[in-house]
Amino acid sequence: MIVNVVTIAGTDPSGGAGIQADLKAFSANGAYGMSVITALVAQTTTGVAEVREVPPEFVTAQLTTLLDDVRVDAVKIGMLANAGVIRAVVAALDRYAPPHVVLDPVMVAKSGDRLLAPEAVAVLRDELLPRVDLITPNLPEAADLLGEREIRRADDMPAQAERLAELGAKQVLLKGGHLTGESSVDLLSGDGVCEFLPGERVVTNNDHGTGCTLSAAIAALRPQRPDWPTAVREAKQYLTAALRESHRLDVGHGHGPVHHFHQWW
Ligand SMILES: Nc1ncnc2c1ncn2[C@@H]1O[C@H](COP(=O)(O)OP(=O)(O)OP(=O)(O)O)[C@@H](O)[C@H]1O
Ligand SMILES: Cc1ncc(CO)c(N)n1
Repeated sequence: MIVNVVTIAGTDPSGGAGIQADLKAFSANGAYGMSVITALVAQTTTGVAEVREVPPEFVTAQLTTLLDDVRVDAVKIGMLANAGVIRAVVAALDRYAPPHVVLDPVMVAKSGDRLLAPEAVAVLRDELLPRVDLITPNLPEAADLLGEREIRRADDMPAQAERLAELGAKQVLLKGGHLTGESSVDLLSGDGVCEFLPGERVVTNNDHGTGCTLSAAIAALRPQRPDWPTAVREAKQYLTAALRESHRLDVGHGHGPVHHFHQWW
């Protein structure tokens, strides 16, 4: 049976990040994809022009309508925009208790534009984070959640993942995409095990939506794999391949998207 996976996130008309990227990553990783939209974002490869946040009551309406009808095998949460939307998602998680919830704590776009109100960071940390199974912060997001300065060395990642786990996340995938160097290393920590996931650093300007793609691929794979480490390792391989294939795309003038491919022929 094909697994059903839902993304709760904002949009990207250029198809590189947010809902659009998530749905492509779900399909490419063997899942049936569904979506609940939290914000309409006028953005492209060059940045964000405008954001229209969906009223929290309508996020609730989308969630309850969907979850009353459809069995959901995993959830990926991305851009949440504000505290009201976060609380709508928290209420739905409490009511429906879906399995395998992945939170990408999206705060700022690659272009520097804010996608989460600064005052909502504490709500995300205190009310949502303890209710999810895996969080996937990049290094600036990890620092923001902990109220710390951003770390700059891979050696400091295990201790920081430990501090994030103390906030209530069962599994932490700390993404090292913002470190410089030959490899793009991430760290997975949970169930008392801490593992560096090495990754070849692909030289490309097409790195818009890498975080969305990774967390969506994890959510798609988790119900199809025996445990988190297996799903996360495979999702990271998928992302590296999608980055490697991105040179085949010609989309926009800024940070282009990765290529989600699933060749069936
Ligand atoms: N050039 C690259 N080559 C290989 N892997 C990369 C590269 N850039 C980022 N990654 C990987 O992509 C994933 C996302 O990392 P990053 O820290 O950039 O997340 P992010 O800032 O949340 O992404 P975004 O905001 O674009 O969605 C991580 O697994 C990271 O290691
Ligand atoms: C909707 C959305 N979510 C996440 C990101 C982060 O890349 C983005 N640019 N847009």
